[in-house]
Amino acid sequence: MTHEIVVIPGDGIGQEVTPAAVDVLRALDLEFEFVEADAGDAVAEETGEPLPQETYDLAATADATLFGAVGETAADVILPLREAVGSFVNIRPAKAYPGVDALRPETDLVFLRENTEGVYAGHEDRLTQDVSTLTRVVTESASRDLAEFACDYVSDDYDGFTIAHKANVMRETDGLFRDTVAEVAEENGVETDEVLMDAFATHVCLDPAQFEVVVCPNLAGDVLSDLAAGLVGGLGLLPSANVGPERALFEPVHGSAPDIAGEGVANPAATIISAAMLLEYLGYDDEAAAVESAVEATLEEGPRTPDLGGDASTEDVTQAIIDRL
Ligand SMILES: NC(=O)C1=CN([C@@H]2O[C@H](COP(=O)(O)OP(=O)(O)OC[C@H]3O[C@@H](n4cnc5c(N)ncnc54)[C@H](O)[C@@H]3O)[C@@H](O)[C@H]2O)C=CC1
Ligand SMILES: CC(C)CC(=O)C(=O)O
Repeated sequence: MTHEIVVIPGDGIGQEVTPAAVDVLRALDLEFEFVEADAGDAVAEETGEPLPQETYDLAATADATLFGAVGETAADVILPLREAVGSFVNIRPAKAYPGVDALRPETDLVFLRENTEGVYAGHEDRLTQDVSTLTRVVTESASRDLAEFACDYVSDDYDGFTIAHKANVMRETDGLFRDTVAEVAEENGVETDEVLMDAFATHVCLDPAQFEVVVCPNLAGDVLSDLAAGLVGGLGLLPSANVGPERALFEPVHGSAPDIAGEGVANPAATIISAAMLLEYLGYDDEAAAVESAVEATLEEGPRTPDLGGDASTEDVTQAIIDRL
């Protein structure tokens, strides 16, 4: 059966790391049909529209989508695309790799981030010259969907999960989130503990090994996973999967990195590991494991891009991964 994979490279280093991941997928010789689609700052400049309807429709109907990164139009592109695939959870693994200089080499955790609401679904208003406001949205149903996914996610390999929240201040919104997630876990016989997200930021820096799976609201998941990227060696290493009931979109956690775009030195690892998550999602478990271990071997033995202290190009690293497959 042929799978249609929509590929959206986007802007900046998205144009460099996305083709690298597609080259790795092509090297596996699976029955994939790649359909490239536009989105981002460059398209917006040309057409006035950062996310063409055609791109949205392709993502909404494809078996899976691989997304690179966009620039200033990120909120106008990636949020609707997550909605197009019906994604209610953003899975963000953050782990250190042998051979990579990491602040906390013992880090190996996974964020399960709520992916539809919080401040991302909020409405901002400028009420007066002095006052602006933001309405934050939390629903029992979205918290329940995330919690049910989390219970399923931990069922084989983990004892339970940690709920990170700030319900001591946001009593209604994060209170509803925390209570709903804890209730669903209890219904499913899954153990949980909880931590205030500000305290989590300290604990994860001092002792990341105490955390395995962390379930959190949308913005907290975004910020805390970037923090975890800092513990393991940088944003070039963090992949993610936006999963919905019927389809999914895979993307590195990083953005378009204008400071290095065009130099051909972006680390492709985050996007290639995202592609491995795509393979696993489509049921190609052996191929996913092969890609992951080729990435791991390359991170350990080189070549490495400058963000990891090396001097190799994106292309060199990608070719080394393909050679190891
Ligand atoms: N999902 C998306 O498309 C996202 C887009 N953005 C957009 O990206 C643009 C730049 O945002 P920043 O805050 O600078 O975040 P960024 O993630 O693009 O870059 C932060 C830092 O990490 C480095 N970095 C990121 N990915 C790397 C890689 N693969 N290899 C080596 N180094 C890497 C960059 O060089 C930079 O120093 C903004 O316009 C922002 O809106 C930001 C986050 C997510
Ligand atoms: C700019 C944002 C919409 C992208 C981002 O950082 C995220 O939510 O993952």
